[in-house]
This record gives sequence, C-alpha cells and structure tokens, in this order.
Amino acid sequence: MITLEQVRALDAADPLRACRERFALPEGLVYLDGNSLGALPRAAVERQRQVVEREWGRDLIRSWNSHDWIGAPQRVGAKIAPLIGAKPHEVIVADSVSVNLFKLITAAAALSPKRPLLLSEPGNFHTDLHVASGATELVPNLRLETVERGRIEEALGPDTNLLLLTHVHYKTGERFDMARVTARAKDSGALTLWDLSHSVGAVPLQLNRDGAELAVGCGYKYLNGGPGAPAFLYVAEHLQERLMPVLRGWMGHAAPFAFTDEYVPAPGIARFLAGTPPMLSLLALESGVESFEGVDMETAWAKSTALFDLFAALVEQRCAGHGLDCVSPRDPGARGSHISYRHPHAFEICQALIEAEVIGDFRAPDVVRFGLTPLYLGYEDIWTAIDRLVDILESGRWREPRFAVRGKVT
Ligand SMILES: Cc1ncc(COP(=O)(O)O)c(C=O)c1O
Ligand SMILES: Nc1c(O)cccc1C(=O)C[C@H](N)C(=O)O
Repeated sequence: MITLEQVRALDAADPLRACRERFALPEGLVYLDGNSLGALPRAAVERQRQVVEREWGRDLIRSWNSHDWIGAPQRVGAKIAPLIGAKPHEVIVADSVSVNLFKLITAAAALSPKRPLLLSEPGNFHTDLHVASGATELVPNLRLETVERGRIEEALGPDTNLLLLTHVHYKTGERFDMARVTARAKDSGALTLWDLSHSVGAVPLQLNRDGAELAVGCGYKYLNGGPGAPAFLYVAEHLQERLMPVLRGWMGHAAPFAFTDEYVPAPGIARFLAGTPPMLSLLALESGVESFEGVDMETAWAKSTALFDLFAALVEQRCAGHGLDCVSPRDPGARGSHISYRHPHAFEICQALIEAEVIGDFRAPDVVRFGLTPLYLGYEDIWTAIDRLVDILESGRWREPRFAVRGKVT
C-alpha cells in the first residue's frame, strides 16, 4: 500500500523539485497535458514583454541585426541539439512538424528515385500519414505503405526508400528502439525519418550515437514553447549537402538579400528554412528550451519513470474494478513520458477530471492520456490526481450528461 507520507518523501528527495518554480501554473490544478501543450515558463513572460516593447516597438526592423532575430532559427536549434544528442549545426527551428515532414520526405525521397516505398505504420500520428500521402502525389513513383509496428523490420527491403516513424507513439506511449530500427533500415539501403514530437524533452535522445539521419520534433509540448510554437528539424551532417529542398523559400537561399531569380540553397541545414520565422513564437520557444537549463535528461527521465510507476501503482491500488486498462508499456525502455488508459467512457471520465482540475486528454476512440512532465510535476500531484479520479469513478459522476458534450478540440 502506497501512502501519502511515502509520496511526500519522494517529493522531498526529488532533485528536480526546484524546477517547478520556473513555470507559472495555476494553484490547485494538476496539469497532466504537458505532452500536448507545455506549461508557461515564467521567464517567457518577461522575455516576451521585452521583445514586444523594446525589440519590436522601439528597435523595429533593426532588430533583425541588432537582436540577431535573423540568427534565431539556428541559435534555438543549437539549444535543442544537446537535448537530442545532435551537433548544434544539425538542428534548426522552422514552421510546424507537418511542414517539416513535407520538406524532409520530399527532399529525402529524391535521393533514391528507383526505390518507390515510403514505409510507415498504421495509427501513426495522422498528420504524418497525411503529409506522406501528399508527398507521394508529388514525388514520381513514390507510394505509401503502412505495416504494423511488429512487422516493420521484415517489411524493409530493396524497394524501401524512406521509413517514417514516430519515436514515441502519441496515444499509447510505445517507443521504438531508434538505434536498432535505424540500423535495420540502413542495412536495406533506406533512410529513416523520426518524428520526435512526443520524445524531445521527455526521453533521453542520442540521435548521433543511434545513427539517426533525419528527424522532426514539436516545440509546444515538452519543450514548453507555447501554443503553436515552431517545430524543429534535424539532418545529420553527412546528409545536409545532398538534400535539395522542394519547398524553396528565400530564407533557405544562400543569399536571401541578393534577391536573385536563381535558387541556390544555403549551405548546411539553413536550406530547410522557408519563409520569415515568427519571431514572437520563436523567442517564446527559446524561453521554453531554456527552462531545461542545468537539467540532465537522464535525471528527468528517472523522474518520469518514477512518476509513471507511481501513477500505475495507484490506479491498480485504488481504481481496480472500474475498467481502466493501461495501454502504455510497463518497460521504461519501451515507452515515453505519458501513461494512457483505455476505457469505454474515456471521454466522459476525462471531462469530469478536467472539471475537477486534473487536466489530461482524450484520444479517440477510447483512450484517456496523462502527460508526465518531470520539470513541473511533483509526486503529490499524481496522488492528488488519483484521489480525484477515484472520487469520479466511485461516485459515477462522469455519467452526468454535461460530460458527454464534445468541443472541437479534445
Ligand atoms: C507525433 C506528432 N507529430 C506531429 C504533430 C503535429 O505537429 P504540428 O502541429 O506542428 O504540425 C503532433 C501533434 O500535434 C504529434 O503528436
Ligand atoms: N496541436 C494541438 C492543438 O493545436 C490542439 C490540441 C491538441 C494539439 C496536439 O498537439 C495534440 C498532440 N499532438 C497529440 O499527441 O495528440
């Protein structure tokens, strides 16, 4: 039996406890949705004020040079690099994950025009599959095939052009073995493009060590970059000069201010910029990435696994018989930083929890999902969340009709 005293002892011994102060979170709220929209870093508030009032308001267009706005995509990319085990010049911030997927799929597929297969898994995050299907209409001969994750390695072959996978599954939290899968794909002559949206800032990543060549990732989840924060993309050093962007914007030109008709890609990863970066959002993302300062990802991951284990154990201990079925792997090496449960009334339970100030989210058709963000969650938060969940399940309050009302966003 886990007790509140034991849980409080975990908080007292938590090396990341002080990090919570880096975030502005409403009192009494248990926020378990940082894997969908990260919390607000306190530093972002002052930084945004400064950017708006001084850099935009006073210095105006001079800020592109004087405040190095123009260098921000590379600068913030370089700050993300240590979180993913990449070199600073292998990461750049731009656009959304969806757009970056398009850029990398179309550029990478053109490297092997005789190989027609773009391989992914069914149930991958839908934007990945949608962008991939659009790319097949543009790249001659390319076709998209999805194969269940357990059969992906055997599906790789001489026809495979590109393997497109989400490292940590957005719904279940299942995690691929990046090193192994990348190596298998390489053996068959294919490149792998990893979507790190549910991994970056959550699980320790070593892209260089694991041989990863292409990746994209989200800025507004665990990186705490704010709603609609720009995303990032990674291209391994040795591939950068070989990839020719299809989406050719002036910011990715070798000399944007030469205003020439001819397209000459910028050297290195900068060619994957397209249009003008959204400076307010990009600088908010910089504050979000800086909220990891001094945090070792192995320490964060150790806390994530402990939060997960506590959550799972408390559900087992206190919610037995209420039909919650954990769909996330128990093996920490095989999962990310969220825990998900299947339940026929997952939507209503999720809504009742939100009313009780425990914010998780619902993923259709029947999953309630809880993000475990070690920087700003304490162990007692998990205890409180389960306390409120128990109350909702035992009282049957989730059956009240208002909890069945669906908004546009879940
Ligand atoms: C795995 C995954 N890929 C891509 C996206 C979409 O990213 P964006 O909205 O930046 O296109 C999300 C979530 O939004 C996601 O979870
Ligand atoms: N991007 C989102 C949004 O604009 C509204 C609501 C949710 C999101 C999300 O990021 C969803 C998230 N990618 C997921 O894993 O489900």
